Order: sequence, then structure tokens, then C-alpha cells
Amino acid sequence: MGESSGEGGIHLAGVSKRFRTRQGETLALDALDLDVPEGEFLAVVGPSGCGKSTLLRLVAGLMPASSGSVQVFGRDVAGPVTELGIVFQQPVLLDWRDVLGNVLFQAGIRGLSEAAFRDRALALLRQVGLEDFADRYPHELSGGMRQRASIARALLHDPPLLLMDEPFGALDALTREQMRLDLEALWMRSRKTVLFITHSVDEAVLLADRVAVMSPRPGRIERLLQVDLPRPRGLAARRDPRFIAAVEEVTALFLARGVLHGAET
Ligand SMILES: Nc1ncnc2c1ncn2[C@@H]1O[C@H](COP(=O)(O)OP(=O)(O)OP(=O)(O)O)[C@@H](O)[C@H]1O
Repeated sequence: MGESSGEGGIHLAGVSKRFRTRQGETLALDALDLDVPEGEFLAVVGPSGCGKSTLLRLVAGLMPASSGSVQVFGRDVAGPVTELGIVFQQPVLLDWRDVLGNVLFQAGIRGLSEAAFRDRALALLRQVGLEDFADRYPHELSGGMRQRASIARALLHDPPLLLMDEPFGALDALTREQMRLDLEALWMRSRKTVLFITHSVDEAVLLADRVAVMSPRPGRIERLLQVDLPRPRGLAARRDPRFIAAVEEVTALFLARGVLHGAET
């Protein structure tokens, strides 16, 4: 990361991303602008293939933008950003390490002493409800437990930024709801900046301070929606008229763009 502009959070201005493949060129993102203030929980929803994962990878510095400016915590992103944790849809745990070992791997890959992070790792496992599973191996865990372990791993080095790419997408509905409740509780304790990608409009509205709705590819931010639901947003939040109105607003936008159809009545 290079030059500093002195601003916190995430700042994207005029960001485009073009992929060149043997089949031709794909414009994944087109002149996208987005600001995520420090400490905000921002959810991104959009149709499949609109560039959500691309957006997350650009913020993480895992690939460069074709044009435009990407800044994280006031510095231009010019390579992998180290002060963040990432959770993907698939937890990618190491089969030969137990749960504690997988969480501590975060320290290992950063060249830090795993022993020095042991207490923090155990505390995080407690926070994600895995305190009794520290010495279990990934194949002994359910999908939800594996994802809990990967969240603990993403938080080990206490990064100010958490990037989550459809983290609950592979989970059953009940586990997903529980993970949503637990993630909110975890976030309320730490108030990290979160960029959370999901296909679920309900999940986005229930978790986020603001929801960014993306257009079909090439992706741009089509609408930014403030969610004024009080926290914590328990199960009753689904019955709150503000929840229902926000979900309807996003759904109407998808209908208008042809992302959803056949459900106009
Ligand atoms: N490495 C790559 N090489 C070539 N094309 C790519 C690459 N990564 C993404 N794309 C293309 O860019 C577009 C956006 O992909 P991306 O994965 O960001 O979408 P998405 O919104 O996350 O999709 P989904 O919701 O289905 O996961 C797609 O058309 C995809 O085929």
C-alpha cells in the first residue's frame, strides 16, 4: 500500500475491472464508486456474476483494478492488504491441523509466533461457540462449525477490516440464521469495518448498516440503502415494518432491472 490520503475505511472511485480471456474480454466492474466509513457494516447484494467477488478481491489487493482508485484506510492498494481478515464461502481449512491449529495458522503465515496467539485463539473459539472443539479436525466438524473456525481464523490478528464473501451461502437455513445472529453479536463487540457479500436480501438487511445494491454486469453500485433497524436484530426484526420495506425496495430494484421476473404481482 502506498500513498495516504488520511481517510479511514474503504474508498473506491471510478473503479473498473476488465478480464481478458481467450474467449474475449469481460468488463466485470465499470466506473464503480463506493465509500465505506470506518466501523461500518456494509452488505453488497447483486445478481450472480455482477462482480461482487471481484470487488472484494480488489479491496483485498488480491488483484489490481484496470482503472480507478482503490484505497483502504487512507492508502492506495497496490498489493495484498495485510490489515484484514477474509472469510470465503468455503472455509478452506487445513485437514491436518486441528481447529486451534487452523486458527493459529493465521499467525504462522504472517511470520508471527503461533504460541503468542494461543490465548487469543482460544478466546475467539469461545466467542464463536467452538470452545469444546479446539482439538478436533475439520472432518469432524459440521459445515457451520467449519465456517465458525474460519471466522475465528480471520479475526486472530485483530484486523480492523473484515471481508466476507457469501460466508453463509453453503449452510442450511437454520444454521445460517444462527450464524447471522452470532456474527452481529461479534461485530457489535468489535465494530470492525465489514464488507459482506451475499445473495440474500434478508441477510443483507438484517446485518448491515447500509446495503449496496449492484447492477447486473458490468457492476456498479445502483443504490445505497440505509438500514435503520435497532440492534441487536433478533428474530423479531423480520417482522419490523422497516425490515419489510427495505427488502421490498431492493426486490423492486431487481424486478425493474430484470434480475427477478415472473413475480411482479
Ligand atoms: N479471473 C477471472 N478471469 C476471467 N473472468 C473473470 C475472472 N473473475 C471473474 N470473472 C468474470 O467477471 C464477472 C464477475 O465475476 P464475480 O465472480 O466477481 O461475480 P459475482 O457477482 O461474485 O458472482 P456470483 O454471485 O455468482 O458469485 C463474471 O462475468 C466472471 O465470469
